[in-house]
Amino acid sequence: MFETTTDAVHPRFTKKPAYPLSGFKIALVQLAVGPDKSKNVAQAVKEIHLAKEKGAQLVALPECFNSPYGTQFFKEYAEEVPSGSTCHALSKAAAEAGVCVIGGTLPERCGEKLYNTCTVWDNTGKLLARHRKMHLFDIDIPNKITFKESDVLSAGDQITTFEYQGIKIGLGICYDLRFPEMARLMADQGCSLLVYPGAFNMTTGPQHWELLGRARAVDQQLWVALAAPARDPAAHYVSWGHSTLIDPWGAVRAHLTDQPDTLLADIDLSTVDEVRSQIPVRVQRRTDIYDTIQKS
Ligand SMILES: NC(=O)CCC(=O)C(=O)O
Repeated sequence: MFETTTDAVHPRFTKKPAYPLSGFKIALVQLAVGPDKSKNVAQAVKEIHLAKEKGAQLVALPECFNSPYGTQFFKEYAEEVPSGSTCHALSKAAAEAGVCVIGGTLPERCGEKLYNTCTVWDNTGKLLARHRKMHLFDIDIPNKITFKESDVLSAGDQITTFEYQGIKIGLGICYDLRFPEMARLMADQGCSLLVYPGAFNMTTGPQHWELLGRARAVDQQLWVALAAPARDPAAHYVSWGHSTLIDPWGAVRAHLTDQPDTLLADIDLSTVDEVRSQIPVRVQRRTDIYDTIQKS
């Protein structure tokens, strides 16, 4: 991977690290989600504390962690952000545990509209970011799965990145993972990690979940974390599970199966600069011929 050199110290290793933290421990909580909202939230709070006890500095929950995933459930489970009870519990858990929480997603009510929304809380319980799913999950695979989030949800219209302890992190929600332009724009904003709470299903999950995560990691040369709910074969929508952490080489560093569990792993931020300097595609783009631009 490195060119051989006779120098005692390769010039690359003399560079100052680009981040205040050279690394940190992430936890991806693969929750078992059921119809009892308060039980779902209480379980999430418990797992946030456990993850912190095991050394996590950043804890991510899955898509739709307080409600079953399905268009028939969103209205009933929806809450305002940040005044709703789920946000209150996440903020309190983040502050009490002293850890940054990427709060999966919850159905958000805003006036007449509903969104699929991710909230992020810093280690004092302050709301750091809110991402509304930009690409709604509308697909139709005959005899396999038909789903139409747009029947009840509105799409967000903002690319969302935030900074925590000097580390720039980008957010996407599940189906957002299929859109490389969005990941590219987040990488352009300086992200070294993209976190996608998601709930792929038993048709697309085995084929595309890891593949898309690895594709985004290799394309943008950054870390990608995918946090899913555990599988419940009796649920109306069956989650594929398999929460996964992928490094900037596109290698799967850790993954879960379909059972309730927490993935704990170290993220080494120096790998981002290392891969980007070794395979410098970011500066080799033919922007005289093509480009990816953010319109609003
Ligand atoms: N909740 C989702 O957006 C599911 C996305 C999915 O399963 C896919 O294949 O894409």
